Amino acid sequence: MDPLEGRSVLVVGTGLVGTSVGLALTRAGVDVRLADAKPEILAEAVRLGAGRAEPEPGGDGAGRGPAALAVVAVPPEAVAAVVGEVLESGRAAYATDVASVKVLPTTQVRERVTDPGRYVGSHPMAGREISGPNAALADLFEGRPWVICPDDGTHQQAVTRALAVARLVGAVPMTMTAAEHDAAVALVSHAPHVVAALMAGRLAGAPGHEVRLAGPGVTDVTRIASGDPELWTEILTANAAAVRPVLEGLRTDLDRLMTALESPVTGQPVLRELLRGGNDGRSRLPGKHGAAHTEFVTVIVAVDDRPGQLARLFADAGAAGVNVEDVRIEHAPGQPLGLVELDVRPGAEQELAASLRERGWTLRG
Ligand SMILES: NC(=O)C1=CN([C@@H]2O[C@H](COP(=O)(O)OP(=O)(O)OC[C@H]3O[C@@H](n4cnc5c(N)ncnc54)[C@H](O)[C@@H]3O)[C@@H](O)[C@H]2O)C=CC1
Ligand SMILES: O=C(O)C(=O)Cc1ccc(O)cc1
Repeated sequence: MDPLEGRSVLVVGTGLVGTSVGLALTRAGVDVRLADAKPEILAEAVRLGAGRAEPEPGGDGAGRGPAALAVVAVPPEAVAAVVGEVLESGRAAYATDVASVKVLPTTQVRERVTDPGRYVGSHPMAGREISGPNAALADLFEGRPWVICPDDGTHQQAVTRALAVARLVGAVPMTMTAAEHDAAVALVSHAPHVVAALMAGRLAGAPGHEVRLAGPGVTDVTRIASGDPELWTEILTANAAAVRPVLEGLRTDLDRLMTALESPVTGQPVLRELLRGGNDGRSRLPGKHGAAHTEFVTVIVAVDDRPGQLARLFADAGAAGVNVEDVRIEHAPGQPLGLVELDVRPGAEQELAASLRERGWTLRG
């Protein structure tokens, strides 16, 4: 049975997340109506194929009747007003949102909406550090968790429809309370964002000759610092109560580390302990598609800086019959070549290396 009953999904807010939802639902055969406060942003999402602009009320009648579900993909502080409007006006029968915090919108919807049970909060655990419809990807949610946060008053239909949307876009739905969600994302998303931003901020005023030496390590650590400061100010403000204890713990560790650095003799065991803690924490992170973490083996290939080389390398790796699990591309400093790191499952590396050598590639490492 189709939980959406063959009806439309309305996406309000056609930025990065909303347009990605629209693209994925459209690809899955769902009729998607789109709306955004900015007409030019809406037009761009339509042009990209994320759905059709929501017909004006009293228009030609195409798509008449409430959408099965509204997916509200606007900044956190705007969620409750938009959810209230789409439900009260009859634009949608039920509503969910995708905001990165859940206690704030859930509380505000309860205060403002006549029947708050028609709303269920949710959050796809996938995103990018760039915003707007042009950053959207149809497969953004593929294999990623999509948290759904019902409470005692939530109508089952709201949950069923939100679950259906999560599954249709390829995500892995999971249920928890809004408070549990906010505590979890404080640890795995919001505090990491602060750490990335503060570290990247250290680079802002640094002399050019220092920043020029930066490699993939600092780039990895600071990637998410490129996120939209307006959105992240809203996220951190809304989730301050859950983010603060994580940062308190970090401050304690940083203080211990600073003290250890003052004394080379007594300091080393503390440094070692803190660095080992980093190894332990990192090994708990899920691997690709949220699966159990797998250690991959890396095959490093030198690639000339010429058009078509990467395409040829990927074709040759494919011809070797080895599945490439992940890939990174780095430029070798001062040389007209790049280093392409191909991650494969342990045991597959010899086969891949031999096959690539046979096809004329130079391997490193
Ligand atoms: N950026 C990310 O990686 C992720 C963001 N989220 C959440 O998704 C939501 C949207 O974030 P993004 O797509 O990144 O932002 P975005 O800035 O790319 O898109 C937001 C869109 O909402 C529109 N909008 C704002 N107020 C509106 C209103 N009252 N009515 C209609 N449209 C309105 C804006 O014009 C804009 O096009 C946020 O709540 C965010 O917390 C969730 C997962 C990942
Ligand atoms: O880029 C990443 O790794 C992210 O973690 C992006 C992200 C940003 C905000 C969210 O609410 C969820 C995911």
